[in-house]
Amino acid sequence: MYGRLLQQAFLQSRKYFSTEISSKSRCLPCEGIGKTLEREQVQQLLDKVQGWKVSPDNKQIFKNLELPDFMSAIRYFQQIADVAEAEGHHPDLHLTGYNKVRIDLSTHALKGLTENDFIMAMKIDSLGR
Ligand SMILES: C[C@H](O)[C@H](O)[C@H]1CNC2=NC(N)=NC(=O)C2=N1
Repeated sequence: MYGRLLQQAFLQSRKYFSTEISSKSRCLPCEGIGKTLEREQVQQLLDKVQGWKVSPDNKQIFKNLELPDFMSAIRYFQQIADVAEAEGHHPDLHLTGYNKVRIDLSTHALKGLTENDFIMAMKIDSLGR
């Protein structure tokens, strides 16, 4: 009786505390994810990535970086593109002022944030810079 209740509570908590993901996790097909992350979940996951911020509407996360020069930024975009293609989950990439980069992540299929966005953020963080 109590074992079953505890198991149910654990399964429920796993649904709400998506803190198990890491840079080694794989993105799921976006269409199958179902629902976007709540503000509290986003705040928890922001602690696991470096330098990312959430938009006021809780629909995307973004990171700003300054690279040494234009070609460094282009090479960085290529690295990100390779990861995005491998994961089937793609950021918006902005390059302005020859070396200023902004990376935006959101799950387009659900018009909001999912764990895929944080998995990608962790993978991008692990590229360095
Ligand atoms: C069919 C294809 O896998 C889907 O359109 C993928 C492509 N890349 C994607 N990238 C992002 N950020 N969100 C999506 O919903 C998404 N969907």
